[in-house]
Order: sequence, then C-alpha cells, then structure tokens
Amino acid sequence: MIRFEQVSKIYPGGQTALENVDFHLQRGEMAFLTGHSGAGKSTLLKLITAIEKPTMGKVLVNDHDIGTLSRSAVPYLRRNIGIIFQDHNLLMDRSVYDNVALPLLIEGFHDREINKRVEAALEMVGLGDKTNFAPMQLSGGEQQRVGIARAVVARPPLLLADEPTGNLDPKLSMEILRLFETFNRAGTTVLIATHDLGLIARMRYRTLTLGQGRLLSTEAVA
Ligand SMILES: Nc1ncnc2c1ncn2[C@@H]1O[C@H](COP(=O)(O)OP(=O)(O)OP(=O)(O)O)[C@@H](O)[C@H]1O
Repeated sequence: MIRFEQVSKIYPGGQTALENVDFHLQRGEMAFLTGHSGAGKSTLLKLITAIEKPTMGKVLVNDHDIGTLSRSAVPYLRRNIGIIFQDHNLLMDRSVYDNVALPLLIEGFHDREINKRVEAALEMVGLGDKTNFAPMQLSGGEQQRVGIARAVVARPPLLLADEPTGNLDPKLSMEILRLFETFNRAGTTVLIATHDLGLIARMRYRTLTLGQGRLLSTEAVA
C-alpha cells in the first residue's frame, strides 16, 4: 500500500528531514510511526499525501509514484486517504453532522447516501446521539471522534493519523486506538504517528522508528 524506496527529503532551506528511508506498509496492515520531535514523522506523512515530494528516492502509494504525480492527479490520490489530525480541524460553526458530511458533499454524493453514511460513521465512533451538537458542546475525546468519523466516512482504504491522541488522557487514547483497530480489522490500512511510547508498547503493532530523519527500526516496541 505504501512503499518508500531510499527516500530522502531535503527542504529548500537545506534541512534534511528524511534520509534513505526504506519500508513497505502492506495493504491491511496497522503500524505506528514514532521518533523524537523533528525526527521527520510529519514529513513522512506529507510525502504519502503528496503535500511534499521526495528529493531523492521513490514514494509509492497504491502503486502511484508520488514523485511523478501531476497536480491534477493529487485529489484522486487523496480520495483514498483518510487523515486525522491532533487538533482535528473541525468547523466550529457547523454541526457534528455537517462536519462529517463534508467529504461526501465535496464528492457529490446524494443526500440520502450522505445521510446513511454519516449516521453509520457517527454510530461507529459512538456519537450516534450527538449528530446535531456543535463541536464546542463536546469533550476533547468526542471532538477527536468526530474527526475520525469524518476521515472514514468516504471509506478510504488508507487511514493516516498525526498525533491523534496528543490531547487526550490515557484511557481516552486507548479508546481511540481501539477504534483504529476496528477499522483495521475491517480491512483499512492504518498508520499512526505518535510520541506516546506507552501506548505503542501496549498495542504491539509494527513500529517505524525515526531518529534524525533515518529509519532506526521497523519492529514492534517490546
Ligand atoms: N517546510 C519546512 N521547511 C524547512 N524545514 C522543515 C519544514 N518542515 C519540517 N522541516 C524540518 O524537517 C525536520 C523534520 O520535521 P518534521 O516536522 O517532519 O518532524 P516531526 O518528527 O514531525 O516533529 P514533531 O514531532 O515535532 O512534529 C525538522 O528539522 C524540521 O525543522
């Protein structure tokens, strides 16, 4: 699903963010991405979503070469990727329902299909009874779950999460990770960037560990 072949990323200012990174995340796999602040985690995710292009090497997502992808092909690539952010980027002046419906509206789905899918996604994250709430009326953990519902509502085959539990306590963090597991069991490929080594150790999934832009390990953290 995601293949990095000898990938280096040097930003225009000369900062090397990634150096000779090589790995393969298989379709249907769930893995963590970790490393110190500045290790290159966000850069790696930006390469997968074609926000950035590699300076050297090849990034393949769903067999598409990100380095040679035309600008017009980027939206098609992103359709296959659900992205979850630490600060969830919800529209605060819209209801929970409207936030989750947004990707489907952009895709041009009919109202009836939107309704069905939004309700199913909110049900899956345990917010079936909060569809008409405003995000401000929800707790931090609930807001994060709205972000997750929005990311999965179009049923993308790949889910990327950048510090999805950054603002949550350990119990809520675990609940969020259990949700990712549920999507993974249903066939979605999942990659989660996080600093939270305790959480990673409890979950025992393969972990890509970055240090100064280099991939130090691709094994589960013991
Ligand atoms: N747009 C950019 N221009 C120049 N340098 C950048 C840019 N984005 C990131 N960098 C640099 O690349 C390196 C890796 O940054 P990146 O954001 O990928 O790390 P990270 O592991 O996600 O860090 P954090 O955990 O703090 O978010 C850092 O040295 C950073 O300063």
